[in-house]
Amino acid sequence: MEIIFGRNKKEQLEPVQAKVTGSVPAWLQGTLLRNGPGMHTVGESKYNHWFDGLALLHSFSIRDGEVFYRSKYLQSDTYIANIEANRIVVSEFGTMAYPDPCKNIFSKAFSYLSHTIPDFTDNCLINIMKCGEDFYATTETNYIRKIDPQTLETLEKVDYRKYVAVNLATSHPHYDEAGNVLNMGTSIVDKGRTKYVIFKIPATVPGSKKKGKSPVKHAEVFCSIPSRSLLSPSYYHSFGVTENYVVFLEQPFKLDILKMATAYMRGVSWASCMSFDREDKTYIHIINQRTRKPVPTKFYTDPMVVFHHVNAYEEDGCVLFDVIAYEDSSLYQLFYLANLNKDFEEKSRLTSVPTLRRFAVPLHVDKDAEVGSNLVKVSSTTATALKEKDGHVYCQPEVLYEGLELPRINYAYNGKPYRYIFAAEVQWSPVPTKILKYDILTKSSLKWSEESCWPAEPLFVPTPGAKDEDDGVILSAIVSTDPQKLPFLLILDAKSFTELARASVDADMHLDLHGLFIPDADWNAVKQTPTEMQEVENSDHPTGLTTPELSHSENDFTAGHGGSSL
Ligand SMILES: CC1=C(/C=C/C(C)=C/C=C/C(C)=C/C=O)C(C)(C)CCC1
Ligand SMILES: [Fe+2]
Repeated sequence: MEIIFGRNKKEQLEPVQAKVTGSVPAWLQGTLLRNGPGMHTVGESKYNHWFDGLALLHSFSIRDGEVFYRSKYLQSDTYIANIEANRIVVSEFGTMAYPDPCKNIFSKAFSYLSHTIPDFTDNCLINIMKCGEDFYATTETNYIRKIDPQTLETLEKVDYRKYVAVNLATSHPHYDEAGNVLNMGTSIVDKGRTKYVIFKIPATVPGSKKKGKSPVKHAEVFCSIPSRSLLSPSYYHSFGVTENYVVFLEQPFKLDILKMATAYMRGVSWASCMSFDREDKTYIHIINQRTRKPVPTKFYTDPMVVFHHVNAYEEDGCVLFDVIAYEDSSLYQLFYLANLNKDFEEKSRLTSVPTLRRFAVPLHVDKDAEVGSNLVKVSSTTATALKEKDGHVYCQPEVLYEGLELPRINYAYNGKPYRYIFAAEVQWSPVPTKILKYDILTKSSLKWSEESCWPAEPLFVPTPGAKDEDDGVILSAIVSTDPQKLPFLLILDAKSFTELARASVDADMHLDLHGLFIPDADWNAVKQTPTEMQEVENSDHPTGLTTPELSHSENDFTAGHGGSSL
């Protein structure tokens, strides 16, 4: 599988026109902007893990039925330092690297002194985040890189630590209807006070039209949750929000801070400082957005590993939340490039299939309820929450579907009751082979697949004026294991899951991770006068998401993993 995973991809700097077959809906005008690892070898040196690869941004610009593709390596400090040295000099998730080739123990110990609090990578390869008018490439460290979504140029490097005390932050922020960003990070430097920090980045700041007024500079701590263990905080990749709550899973997949502090000297990767404790529990924190405090009841469930939250909402006094869960952390193990080679099919078997689990957490625990009784009174789910002697509540999920990852929903339904999940189907191998539409109500599914095709995360874009939750299209960039077959952008009708069009691109496309769709109205909103903007708003997007004082660029785009009122 070298062709898909390990091989360095060539960037496509000049936009190339795709060959469109079928017909692209006339209303679909905008840019699909995505991110993922594209280069795993620099000079003679190779990264160990697929998540280490240098960020390759790519975009599909869709206008009047035509599609143009381009891609560009993120010009991060990491990328530049590696290319200049012609070898890997910055450490990534699965690869520890050294700026100078001198490996003797004294120089190692000396460098160690300045690396106790490690300066993490700015190789932002996971997702794209929108903050006000700005777009950022993101990873899970304290750095994000501003990018130009049209030209894919790399702009400023932003250090979250300047504004909020986090050393790590997720790549899956949430957005409210006004475009304000809600994200979570972990503060690990201060051992005595290891904590999870929820922070907010406003969509607009006073005088933001003036240069240099970046919304990130106005990031504020929303609340923080002390880590259960000061030296081993949980690792998490996303979190959930409902209209009034934040859902955070403190899972027994943990980072060992002491191991991290000595990793550089020991010559081991960050990944080796993470471990899954199958004897431990998964704690469910439900944070009230009004009081900014966690609901005091201790909710927990069995040990599990979750990367992606799908959605969450409130129903009949409960917070219901859906996640893709694993029995262990073997997913990260599988993405070592050594496992993604020729014998891939045999070697890369997941030890647990990613399953869609629905949890129900009762917001008010009746003091008089009997020990052992189920506190969930929601008829739509079989998930339970059992009251225990000590007042703790043990939650057991309803398993909805087995074998899916990279979930997306209609973003307008984030934090609200919803019905459809779009995802990549994955069974025992971590590689997606089908695109899936799962109907939570009927528990039925629709699928798209094609010989030798590997689909990327399927992104939902609503039809302007959409009435039904699934009125819209699914966009997925497809790469092929067949060298004769060009990669293409697939456009499916989200209702029927039939193919509307495909745009084949004669370029070296990579298998990516996450991204977003920027409707053309966004570009126009930046250029237009407020009156023109209002007209666009009225004509193009009567989704009920807009408020008169907000421009499109602040509230209407299709991002990942939801958002609600904060
Ligand atoms: C560099 C670095 C990290 C990078 C993590 C990455 C890059 C994770 C990617 C996860 C993905 C892509 C998951 C998909 O489901 C850590 C562990 C936060 C610790 C500190 C340094
Ligand atoms: Fe992710």
